Amino acid sequence: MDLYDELPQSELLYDPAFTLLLESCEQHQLSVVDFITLNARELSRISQRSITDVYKFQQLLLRELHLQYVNENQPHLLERGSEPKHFTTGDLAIDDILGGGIFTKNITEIFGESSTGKSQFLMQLSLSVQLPLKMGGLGGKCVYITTEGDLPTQRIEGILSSRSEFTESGVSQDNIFTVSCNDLESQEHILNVQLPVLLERNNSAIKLVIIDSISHHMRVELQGGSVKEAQNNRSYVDQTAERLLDLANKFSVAIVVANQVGDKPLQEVINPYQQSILDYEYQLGWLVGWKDSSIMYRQKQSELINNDDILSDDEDSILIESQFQKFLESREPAQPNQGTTESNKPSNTSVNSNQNAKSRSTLTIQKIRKRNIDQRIPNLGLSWANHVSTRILLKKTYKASPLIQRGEIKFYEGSDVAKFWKVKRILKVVFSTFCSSDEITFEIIKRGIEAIT
Ligand SMILES: Nc1ncnc2c1ncn2[C@@H]1O[C@H](COP(=O)(O)OP(=O)(O)OP(=O)(O)O)[C@@H](O)[C@H]1O
Repeated sequence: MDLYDELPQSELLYDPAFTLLLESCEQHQLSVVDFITLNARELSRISQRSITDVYKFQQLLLRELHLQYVNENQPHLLERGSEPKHFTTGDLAIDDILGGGIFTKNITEIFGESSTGKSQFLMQLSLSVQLPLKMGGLGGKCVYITTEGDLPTQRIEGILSSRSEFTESGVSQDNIFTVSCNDLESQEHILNVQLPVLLERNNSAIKLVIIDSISHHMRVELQGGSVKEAQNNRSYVDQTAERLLDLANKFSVAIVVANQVGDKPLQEVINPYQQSILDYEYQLGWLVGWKDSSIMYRQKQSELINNDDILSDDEDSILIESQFQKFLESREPAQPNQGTTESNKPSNTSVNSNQNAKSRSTLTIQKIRKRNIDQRIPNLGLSWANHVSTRILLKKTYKASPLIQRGEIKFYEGSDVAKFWKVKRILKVVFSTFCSSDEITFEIIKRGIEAIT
């Protein structure tokens, strides 16, 4: 029977009194529409179940349909005192740039490439929400839905045990409900059926719902296809977001999701003057947190004489390049065009050093010449983004290592160019209802995510 498709939250699905009737309906291909259009006698004849059972089921079903499609669609006044509340991320500087922290009754999205710290951030939130009100938490429990394997409880334990403010306030993994879904169908069932029931049963104790990640199954199962399919997919994403927002409002919970990224390859702009600033393509860069230089490059590339200059916002590349050139010059033989003779041949150490230097030169120059153009965008597109109130980008870039900054390249003996670079992690608020766009650098340590101020 198609009861689950039509009314996924129906209590009749799980009522043992109707298990046999539902099985008969399935067997005799009776649908919800049949229960609306046929009378109980006819239904009883087709399903071969007692008329009393059929009549009872039919009345309950009609009442549920009425509630869903008639009553719930009536306009209603907002309840008083229903403003969103916020809780700490566990780091005051990050709270500050988020306008106070993470907000209930809203969807917050954290997106970024692999290994940028999305899961680490989410795990930290699953603990910080439990802190008491006076410490910036909501004293609430958390539901953690994973789509890529089980919850990494050891990593959560690592954060928990290294923060005394957590352990001394009774923050515990016991307050985290966790469930993992392996495909889109189980994700749907969890979001549409299990989650609302869990929120209802826990009577306001749950304050945070995490989904890591919302796009993992969707991007695989909702890919491409015809225009019609693409339209259906957009509408599916829209409905999913709408339902999550309803839950966030109804149960006063914060919904925080991770979203993965896909590619938006660079397309040549033939005539930048024909672009309207209202075009989605034109505005995309701001919606997805690209650097200003990338946005300008993408929009105006045909106009620029030396295209790459605009992307040279990477001063550290220039610093490394100049230091490396000086280093190479200091090592070059006096007459590089002449063949090396036995008499002027440098010592073995120097030869190796020169060879290393040359191999380093090639590697480094490749790296430095690479001007970065942002081309990653979060999955799920505009219909999803319209429901998100705070979008946070986590990204990993590189800056000159202390070796370069201290001008000590001459002491470096190896040939690994990675030693010239140091990871720099950035948390960027791309847009938010609660604060203006801003960014901050952070590090991932055992305690979790901490801003570098
Ligand atoms: N205890 C720790 N100390 C330092 N760094 C850590 C620690 N635990 C994890 N990391 C770092 O965190 C990063 C992984 O973060 P995380 O798993 O949150 O990424 P992600 O954005 O969720 O990636 P994916 O999309 O692949 O799941 C790795 O670079 C790892 O080195």
